[in-house]
Amino acid sequence: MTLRKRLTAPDILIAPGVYDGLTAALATDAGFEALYLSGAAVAYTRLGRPDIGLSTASEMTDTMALIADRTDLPVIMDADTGFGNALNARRTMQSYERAGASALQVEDQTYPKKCGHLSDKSLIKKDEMCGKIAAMADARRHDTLIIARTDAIAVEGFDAAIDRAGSYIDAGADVLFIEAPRDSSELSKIADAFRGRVPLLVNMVEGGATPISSATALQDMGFDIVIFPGGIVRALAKTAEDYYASLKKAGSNKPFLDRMHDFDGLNAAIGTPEMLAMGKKFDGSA
Ligand SMILES: C[C@](O)(C(=O)O)[C@H](CC(=O)O)C(=O)O
Repeated sequence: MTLRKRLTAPDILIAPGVYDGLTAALATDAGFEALYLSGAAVAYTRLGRPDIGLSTASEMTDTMALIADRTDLPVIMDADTGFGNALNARRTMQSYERAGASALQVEDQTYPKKCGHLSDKSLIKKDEMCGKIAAMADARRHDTLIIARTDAIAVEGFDAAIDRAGSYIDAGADVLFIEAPRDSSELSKIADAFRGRVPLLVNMVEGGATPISSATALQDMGFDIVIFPGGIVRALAKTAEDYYASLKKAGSNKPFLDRMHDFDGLNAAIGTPEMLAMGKKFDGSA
């Protein structure tokens, strides 16, 4: 089922953040219907750096291609600002589509951008953003959704964010993402302003500007997609810190064994038996 079709269903689509083949495989096996390839998660894991526009479009497309080899689920892909002007955004649509994305999220921050939950963001003009959206729509060759994100709440205020979002629909956005609403009243106002016009995406960042709500509560408010972009990295980073500290202290992996997969456990999680069986099927030995 295409992502566009799935968004006509009444229940909210939950898209967990992924950033490589392993996280894509594990999220797929957990039963999700779509994945979110988070630019923040790629910056955190591949660069060990913040989400401030350091990672490149090529790093993102490389990552997308690896993920597409590992899962058949539709992937919503973070295109940041489109990596430049409208022509760059156009090219980003072409390369992300080729890599296997089902939706591109593009935002109206200046370049380089920042995580939506950091302070001191700045925006491009509304018309420039509309041009980027139109350029991306012009470049697409498949039914790839354009998710227009505005970071205006923290910069120009709530009303300006609603105004920008309306213009982004007129420019051709398929889905709206109003970043970092600050309370449940702002969440409800967003849903009320756009319900029935285009699907709405909401972002749950642990410790970010938006209060954490359950997917069901967000669905009841009127949201259609919820992403949990960086949660997996926060979970793994905490585990990794604990693991390294334990290994350093004990000089042994024994104290941590009950908190990790053993050899067979990891192989089961990544499908080693199935891959080896497949190899036998094709190596002429069967
Ligand atoms: C959605 C987001 O753009 C991302 O890169 O995943 C980030 C998430 C994060 O920084 O945790 C965002 O700007 O909200």
